[in-house]
Amino acid sequence: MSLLDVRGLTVTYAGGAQAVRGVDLRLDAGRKLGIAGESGCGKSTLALALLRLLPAGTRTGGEILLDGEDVLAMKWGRVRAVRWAGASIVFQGAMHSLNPVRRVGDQIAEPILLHRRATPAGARKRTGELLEHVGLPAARASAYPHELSGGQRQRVMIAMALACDPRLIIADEPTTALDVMIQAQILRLIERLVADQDVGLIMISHDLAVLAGTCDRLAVMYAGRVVEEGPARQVYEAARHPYAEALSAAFPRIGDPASRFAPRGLPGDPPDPSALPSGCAFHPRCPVARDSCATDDQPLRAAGPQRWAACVRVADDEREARAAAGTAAPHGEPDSPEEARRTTP
Ligand SMILES: Nc1ncnc2c1ncn2[C@@H]1O[C@H](COP(=O)(O)OP(=O)(O)OP(=O)(O)O)[C@@H](O)[C@H]1O
Repeated sequence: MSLLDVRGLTVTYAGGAQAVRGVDLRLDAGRKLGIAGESGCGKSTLALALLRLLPAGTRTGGEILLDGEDVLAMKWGRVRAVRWAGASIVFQGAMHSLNPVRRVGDQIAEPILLHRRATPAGARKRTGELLEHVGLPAARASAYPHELSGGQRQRVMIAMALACDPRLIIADEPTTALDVMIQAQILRLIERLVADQDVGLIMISHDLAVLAGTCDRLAVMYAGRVVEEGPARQVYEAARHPYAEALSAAFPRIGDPASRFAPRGLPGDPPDPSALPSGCAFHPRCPVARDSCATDDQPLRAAGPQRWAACVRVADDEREARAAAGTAAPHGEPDSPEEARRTTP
């Protein structure tokens, strides 16, 4: 059983914005899944849905199985028990997430006490250990957030996320507000913690290069859907969906100095989720769109080993491969993530 198994997740905000539209994702313990996409593609909405943190009036559908238990079907008492202990979130911009008038040690101890994991004295001891674990002296527990640098505050947020030994950590743009050197340190810290503690990591970012350097797998979202998913390096270096390709070209390529000077932008913006275009939601911006893309949406299809993409070009390749090799799915791969789920124990 996977640590996290998201099946057909939909999220519609009270005003009608369809922020997440049928997302399937899987994650095993000790693995790192990156979720990429421009601002407004639904990444944060997906993260909030995983812990039922969406505003009242938001409608959700599908299943979010955390260790086999559907988060969307849980009673509130169970949801509260799962937050911090089953899964926790590290948000972007620690200054806004930490309480400015409370010492950081007290804030780290809070979930430990809330979940009755230790006595107040035990929670203080654990807080010191957690701070050291994330590379800060235990004595910093008595500091207020404004007395710490941005990188130190983000370390505090990570310590807090680890406080109740969660099985899953969701990091939403954890390094966006930090300078490049500190960003690299925090990313290495997160990687080490995931490896040491065998937790699953979902890291959300608009920066495909950061995700490719940190995660095992990468899912690219556009207009509330996953349009490509696969091994992180492959998606970053040889994307099959035109949107994933454009997103990848918008960032300097790791180890390729030439591309540092020639990142390419993608004109336009993601669509308003209350008024989505017909057919493939990317077609108005797609450089290779055809007439049929304005009317026909494409499901995720096998685009290589453990790889899926939702584009008519992949459908063409699939048709050709089927014609050449009989009726079996190309690459010997399951046709879709749902099929993979059915065939993988
Ligand atoms: N509370 C809300 N009510 C209505 N619409 C919302 C709400 N929160 C987000 N949205 C809309 O849902 C869509 C997805 O937003 P979301 O924040 O999930 O995207 P994102 O990819 O995480 O972007 P960012 O990186 O800017 O956070 C956007 O169009 C946004 O305007």
